[in-house]
Amino acid sequence: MIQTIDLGVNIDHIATLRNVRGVSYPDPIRAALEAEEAGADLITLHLREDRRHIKDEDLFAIRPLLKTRMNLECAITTEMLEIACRVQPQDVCLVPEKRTEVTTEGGLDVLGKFNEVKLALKILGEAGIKVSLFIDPDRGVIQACHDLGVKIVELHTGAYANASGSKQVAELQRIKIAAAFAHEMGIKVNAGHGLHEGNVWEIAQILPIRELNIGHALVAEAVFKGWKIAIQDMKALMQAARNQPSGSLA
Ligand SMILES: CC(=O)[C@@H](O)[C@H](O)COP(=O)(O)O
Ligand SMILES: NCC(=O)COP(=O)(O)O
Repeated sequence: MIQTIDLGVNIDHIATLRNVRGVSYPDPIRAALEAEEAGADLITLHLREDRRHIKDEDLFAIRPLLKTRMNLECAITTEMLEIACRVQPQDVCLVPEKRTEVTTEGGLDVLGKFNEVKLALKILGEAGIKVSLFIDPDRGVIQACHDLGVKIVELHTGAYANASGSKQVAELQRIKIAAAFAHEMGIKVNAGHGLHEGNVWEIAQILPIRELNIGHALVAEAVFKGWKIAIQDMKALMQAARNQPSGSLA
């Protein structure tokens, strides 16, 4: 049986483009709805504490219009948990945040923030929201997720995406091993960050990975071939890779 893989379209950088001019376009609502028309399986968006791209009003406007599901990425703060409970996305992905970073640099420090994560899981779980943790592909972190009863993780693919040659092969191997271990532990495995048409194939081939969240590269491709085509091409590429799984950890 052919296994499918979901594409979560991240619309953060549509909002980055809008905000850089302080105007109302490109409109993240239009981006989300057209992404769904193009085949997105979910819409991902990150409400950063500094509101550098997505803003609170975007969340509230987009949430009731989606036909698929909303995956809200946010830091573990009282403010963000409160907003998430009001917006009621289907999914929340808890991510680490540093005010000075250009983009999300690493995964959540699940061991160091064990009690904070535990409380966030409780608050969001009681609000009926599915929670994933954005983590590095690391066995110890996955074990801590399992100990916390986490049902979904998103493996940070940034180190793989930024590497080349033998370093990239090693990063890919880390992701394969982590995905297999999480799957063995009964955890659903998603992945994302820095993925584009040139590096997504090997990640989409990893069978335990069920969903990829991709944003920046789709916005970049859209400049040249249009938003819907960029999404359709990415989906087709991911599914073609999925139809030829890598099969082993070697
Ligand atoms: C957590 C994550 O990987 C995404 O939210 C992505 O990082 C979005 O863009 P920025 O990190 O550039 O805000
Ligand atoms: N969680 C990763 C994500 O949503 C998209 O990251 P990127 O493709 O914008 O790097």
